Amino acid sequence: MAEGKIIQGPIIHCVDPYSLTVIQNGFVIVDDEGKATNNTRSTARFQIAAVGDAADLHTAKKKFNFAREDLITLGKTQLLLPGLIDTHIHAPQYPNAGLGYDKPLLEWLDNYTYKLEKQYRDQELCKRVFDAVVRKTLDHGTTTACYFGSLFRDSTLVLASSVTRYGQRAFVGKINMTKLAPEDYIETAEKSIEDTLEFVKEVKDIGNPLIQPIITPRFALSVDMELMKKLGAIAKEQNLHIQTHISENKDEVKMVRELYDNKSYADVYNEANLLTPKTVLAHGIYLSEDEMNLLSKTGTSISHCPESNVNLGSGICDVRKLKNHGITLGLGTDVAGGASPSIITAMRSAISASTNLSFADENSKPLTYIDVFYLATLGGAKALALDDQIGNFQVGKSFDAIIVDLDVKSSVAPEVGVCGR
Ligand SMILES: Nc1nc2[nH]cnc2c(=O)[nH]1
Ligand SMILES: [Zn+2]
Repeated sequence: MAEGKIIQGPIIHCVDPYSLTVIQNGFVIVDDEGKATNNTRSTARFQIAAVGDAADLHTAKKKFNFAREDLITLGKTQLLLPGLIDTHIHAPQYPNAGLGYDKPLLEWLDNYTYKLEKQYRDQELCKRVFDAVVRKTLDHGTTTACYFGSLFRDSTLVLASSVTRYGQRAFVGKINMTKLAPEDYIETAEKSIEDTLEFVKEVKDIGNPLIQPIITPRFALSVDMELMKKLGAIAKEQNLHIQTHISENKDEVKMVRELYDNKSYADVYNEANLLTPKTVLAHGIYLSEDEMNLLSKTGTSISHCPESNVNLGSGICDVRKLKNHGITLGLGTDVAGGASPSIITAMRSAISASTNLSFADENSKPLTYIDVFYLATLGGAKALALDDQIGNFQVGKSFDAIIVDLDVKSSVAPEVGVCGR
């Protein structure tokens, strides 16, 4: 007979986009084997069997009749939230977090980023840094991350091992890059395809249902149309997710136009069949009306990375405008463009950036704490096309959750006892 667990206490999640559901004293029943609940949503263990108000717990429990069930009762200062989702983070850049913000994007890449990333031929460095990134993001409540690895296949495979070791859910991508970087940190187009195919196979062979390979052309300036088209075809054939950057910096946008017959950034990716419902693009600050409509039409998502946008002097992304065009959005730390590996910090930065926008434009309304909570949970899940599995406590999804304790000693927030809350 199946076994389960019950978590009882305050529950906060988004049942619907951009709105908050709070159950003051609630419960979640988790089916440990994922068998008793007989749903088709997910084949994973630890499925959500029931959610509700504690007053209805007795009735709900009887329905499942578990042979054994562990009861976890949250303390007075604890809250149950969905696991946080980082839709855009560069694992190899972690040692540079907080460094080198004196230069805009293209110079930052040349002066700091490529110099660091090319060191990941060293497998020892890979293991040390990737273990640290995964542990650190988990410590900050990121149960799902969408990672850029490095150019190197074996190095990026080490990242997949670290993710497996610590039990995070993740997309892991080997970067494709044939130009605009140092000679010893680019690859030929042939090698790029060969290594990508091999990498995809190797990640699948790990057999970890929490990890998926993701097609990762760095950005339109790092590759050419022919290679992008081949990558788009691989993604289509193997039904893979895609990640890259778009419209982050004005000089970058200008260079893309110059390089691709005056086409818009989004048109370039669209021509290569890279815009799909499984594609997440980081930034999207300078998108035109037509580009936003194209992203919406193709179901392409944007990862909003507010801290990075300030650190690299890129600009402020108008999240409401993207949302109003029907674009799905999640949040990204974009480490090391962003200094913090925390999605909670990204939530604060998103509010801060949108508030700054509203100072300059009285018609612009800042994002609310509900908006950013949504972006960090269900929005992120939708942006990564994982919302059939995670993002909230809907019955049938995987139980992917964090407990936030408001009275942790090392917290930056005042201790509950001190404030009498
Ligand atoms: N923020 C950021 N933007 C990019 N565009 C191309 N590569 C990068 C990168 O590593 N970080
Ligand atoms: Zn990035």
